[in-house]
Amino acid sequence: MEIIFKNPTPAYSKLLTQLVTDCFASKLSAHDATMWGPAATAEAEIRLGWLDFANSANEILISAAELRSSLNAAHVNEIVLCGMGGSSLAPELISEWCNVPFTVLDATHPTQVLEQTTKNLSHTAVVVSSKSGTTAETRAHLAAFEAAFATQGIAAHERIILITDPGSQLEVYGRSQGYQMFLADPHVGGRFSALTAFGLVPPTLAGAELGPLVNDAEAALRTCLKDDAANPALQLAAALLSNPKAFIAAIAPNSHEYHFLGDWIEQLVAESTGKDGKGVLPIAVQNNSPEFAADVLEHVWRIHLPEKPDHELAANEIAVVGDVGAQLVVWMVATAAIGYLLRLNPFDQPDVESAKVAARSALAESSANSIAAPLDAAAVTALGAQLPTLTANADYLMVQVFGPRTALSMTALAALRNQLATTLGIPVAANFGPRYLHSTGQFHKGGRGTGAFLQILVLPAADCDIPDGTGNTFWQLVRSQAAGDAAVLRDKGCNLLTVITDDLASVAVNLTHSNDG
Ligand SMILES: O=P(O)(O)OC[C@H]1O[C@](O)(CO)[C@@H](O)[C@@H]1O
Repeated sequence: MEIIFKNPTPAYSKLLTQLVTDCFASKLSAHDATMWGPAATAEAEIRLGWLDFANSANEILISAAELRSSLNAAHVNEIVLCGMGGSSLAPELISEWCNVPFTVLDATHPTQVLEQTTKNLSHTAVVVSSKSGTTAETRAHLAAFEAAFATQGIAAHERIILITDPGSQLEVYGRSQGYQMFLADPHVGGRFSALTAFGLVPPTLAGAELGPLVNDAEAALRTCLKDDAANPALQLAAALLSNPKAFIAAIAPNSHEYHFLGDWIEQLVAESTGKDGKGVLPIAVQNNSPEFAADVLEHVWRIHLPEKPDHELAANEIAVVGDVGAQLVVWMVATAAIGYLLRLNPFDQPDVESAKVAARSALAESSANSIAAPLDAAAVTALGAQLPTLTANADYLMVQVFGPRTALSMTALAALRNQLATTLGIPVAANFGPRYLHSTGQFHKGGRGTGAFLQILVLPAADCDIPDGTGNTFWQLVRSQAAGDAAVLRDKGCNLLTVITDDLASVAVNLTHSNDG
């Protein structure tokens, strides 16, 4: 594990020295919950269990491998994971890295829900992951899969596997239904749960052998818990904060295997540090993105994630070099160190709740709302023409697509993101809703407050009920989540435009048409 950082500045050396002389790493190792200040101590006391992942990882891997054998013996070998934020981002990354087939459902768009629940489920097991056991999206997915299994004549208790914290509502419900269950360590928060049951069980069920990853993570942790200027986690935290103007980290994978590492880092760092008007916002991009090609933007770091050092770095570049197990550890320790240096609580997410409350009230009213028609090409182009004004005083633009997250739409969104970053000359974050609400959403509402927002709602061809007795549909849920987040962002004084479409690819073209010059 190595951090490569060109021309360390005096500010960097000062921060690194502070972390070493304050014994941040050994205090973290000793689970000292007082380090983030009195307001954070109670939360930190129940959030440092991730440092002890090595005590339980082997047992988790053995139980998951046993379940995998019994599923495979019953010809069940397709794994779908339902979970939001920390409950799906790490297993998605780990499965991709291990190259095992794996599907994540962290969208509530009816098109995507219908695609997953109406396909032949004869060989499918569904893992439903939620620490709290109350996350609305995940509970809606569980209800949808229960109904789908019933429709296809498959016994749900043979196919539904829960991962949750002991004592959660989901545990109680799961017991009543006879579902198979993994109980996780309740002293670990969602975004720090990569090396607990949440990160390890789903990829193992899908066929991954994670012993080597856990060993690499253990070795990295030993290095990251030393009060030493050579500690890569301390170096990473000091580097990221060494330029007080640079709060955006454009993160690019150097290999296909690390495709989802940037997405995982987005949640970890943005949700942990984006509060009290402070924070670091990671933006997962490709390394051919304008943020990496453009002239130096003084508020943007360019972060590379190679497994081995692979090129000479420029002034505002940082390479975080290591295998995936080490990457998970170094980013978690660095995030805790950033919280320490910024004097904030890295273990809470106060502003995620405000959007949830607004979404709930929008949902209560949604049955009365009519569904808006898609905008035509000219109207989309006219909205696109407003983007330079919308972003004139913003440090970044965030594009939030409330549509299905498919290979095609991910490509369309990446192209739109690149085009907007080029034409507007600012960094552009992009993600799907409600996925981003559980990732960078905290930063946008609680962080620096200097973003501008573009919401794109993709109308579904068909809606579907959430079969949980509420009478709501998935499209109502999606629209309410978009409306709730828009209301909170506007309340915070942020500029926001909403586009309604039935075709993301064409909207992407028409939006940037007027900005081409
Ligand atoms: O695992 P849960 O409780 O469903 O939560 C999912 C995600 O929602 C959040 O609580 C808030 O976004 C995240 O911290 C978490 O990873």
